[in-house]
Amino acid sequence: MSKHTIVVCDHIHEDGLNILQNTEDVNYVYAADIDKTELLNVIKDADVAITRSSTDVDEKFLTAAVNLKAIIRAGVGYDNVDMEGCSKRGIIAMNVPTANTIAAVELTMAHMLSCMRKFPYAHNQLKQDRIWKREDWYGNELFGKKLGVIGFGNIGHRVALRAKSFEMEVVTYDPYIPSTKATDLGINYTNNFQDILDCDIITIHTPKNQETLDMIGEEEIAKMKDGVVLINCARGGLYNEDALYNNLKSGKIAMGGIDVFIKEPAIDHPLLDLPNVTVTAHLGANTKESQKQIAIQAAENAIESARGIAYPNALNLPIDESKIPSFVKPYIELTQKMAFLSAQIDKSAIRSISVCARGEIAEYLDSLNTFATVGALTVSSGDEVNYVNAKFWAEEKGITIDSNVMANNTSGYSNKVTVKITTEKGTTSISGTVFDENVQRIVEINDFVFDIEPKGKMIIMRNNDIPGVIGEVGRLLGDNNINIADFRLSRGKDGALAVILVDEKVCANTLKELNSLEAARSVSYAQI
Ligand SMILES: NC(=O)c1ccc[n+]([C@@H]2O[C@H](COP(=O)([O-])OP(=O)(O)OC[C@H]3O[C@@H](n4cnc5c(N)ncnc54)[C@H](O)[C@@H]3O)[C@@H](O)[C@H]2O)c1
Ligand SMILES: O=C(O)[C@H](O)COP(=O)(O)O
Repeated sequence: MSKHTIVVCDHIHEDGLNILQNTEDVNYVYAADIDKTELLNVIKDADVAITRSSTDVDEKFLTAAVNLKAIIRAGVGYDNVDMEGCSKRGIIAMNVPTANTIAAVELTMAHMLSCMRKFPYAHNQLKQDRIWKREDWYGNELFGKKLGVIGFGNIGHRVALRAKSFEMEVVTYDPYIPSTKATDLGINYTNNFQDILDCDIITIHTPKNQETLDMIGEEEIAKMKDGVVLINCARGGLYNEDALYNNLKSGKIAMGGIDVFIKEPAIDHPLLDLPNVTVTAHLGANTKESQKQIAIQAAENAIESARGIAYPNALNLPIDESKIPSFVKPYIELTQKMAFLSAQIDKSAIRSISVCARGEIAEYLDSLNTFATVGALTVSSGDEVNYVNAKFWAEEKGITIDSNVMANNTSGYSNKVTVKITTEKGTTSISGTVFDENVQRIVEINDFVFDIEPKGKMIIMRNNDIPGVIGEVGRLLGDNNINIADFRLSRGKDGALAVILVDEKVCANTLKELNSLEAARSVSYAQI
């Protein structure tokens, strides 16, 4: 039995490790305790890798991971995964998006309470210094304070709900949700960022990306109340770290509750020297409950993706399969086959791939286009091309890709897809449709009408429409021990096109002989 190698790059709960260890077709490698430079050596054998925030999936990692097909980020944030790098290589990246939500929510509440009551400092005074000085520790209450929640997703909305149970007034800013998602829960919604800056406490729960990096900097802090409290249990850098440090030092920000840093581990970070910061070492997801769930899901998803069965929570697929209705799937398959066939007819460097569709199917042109690109590129690049990297490969090869809705339809088919591929040798256009839900048919090749199942070995011969062609072709193939399974001929104004289905692969010499027949204009062999 061939085994799939799954490399675990960071610490995950033992329940996940046990699943990997007890799966017969998995060769499981535990690499969480090795140096990240040594990991580059281990990762070269991985079919699938499981990582957390301690492993950067960057250019170095991806260059080393020559066999990698999928990567599971055992957590939510994937800002340390080079998504474009994965896509270019056809690696499917997935995360485990909800298993640590509660853990992160509760740590946020802990930081909030900790900041208000200066909990760690009061704790240290008694425990470490053995001083009983109650007058040093007059804190503040959450009750009645205004909380601003930036990002109202899985974590943000639950933080807001918990804050409400502390009888806080809560307002959220998240331009990517309908306002009713908040207002239905009794949370105020704003699209004016100043409403957030006016709050007593601000907490952020967005992903880290170009838009959210440094979302709160000197300018925003200057607009806040004196004595504001800032919480960050999402990602280092969402609050500009220099601005955060300067304003905590000056007292403009009364307290900061910080779980995450731009550079981790953050053992020498200047924020650690300040007396008004409560810190944790990126522990947002660190509850036993959450880690157990994440590890189990990560292990199961790793196995499924290694087997090529499913890619749960995939982040870089150009197509969301769950949104594709079942009637579209055979068209997608057919489009890939037609492109594969087209690219074999005028086999040479591809210049352009164009998809044109009519009927309801035209709504799915983007998906059809992706699969046409896969089909066309597979001729020269084999299995290395998949629907994750096809677009990048085409770009790299300078291939133009376009798609459009068919303006008029004289064919009578309610749904029809045409794939046109131009190579250095010429242009081939193939059209197809689907009958009875899943009966795929090629109905045109270069304007010649056909009814062919897109399957098997075939000779495509463009010829002059003169007597005796079928006989001559039959004799020649017979002489070469090639059995004809079916012979389809379509006649047009300028000659004819024959599609000859054969049982055996046709070699270059036989094609040459066919090409030298008097009636032959061009002959190619293809296989679907
Ligand atoms: N400290 C930890 O250990 C820990 C644990 C879990 C998650 N996280 C971090 O928390 C982040 C949020 O997690 P989640 O599960 O709530 O994710 P989520 O995707 O459910 O929610 C993110 C929300 O942010 C919103 N958003 C995006 N851009 C925004 C912008 N410019 N302004 C305002 N809102 C914006 C989105 O619309 C979404 O509603 C993750 O991306 C991750 O980085 C940290
Ligand atoms: O994005 C996340 O899920 C959290 O930051 C947790 O990261 P971790 O898996 O490294 O704890």
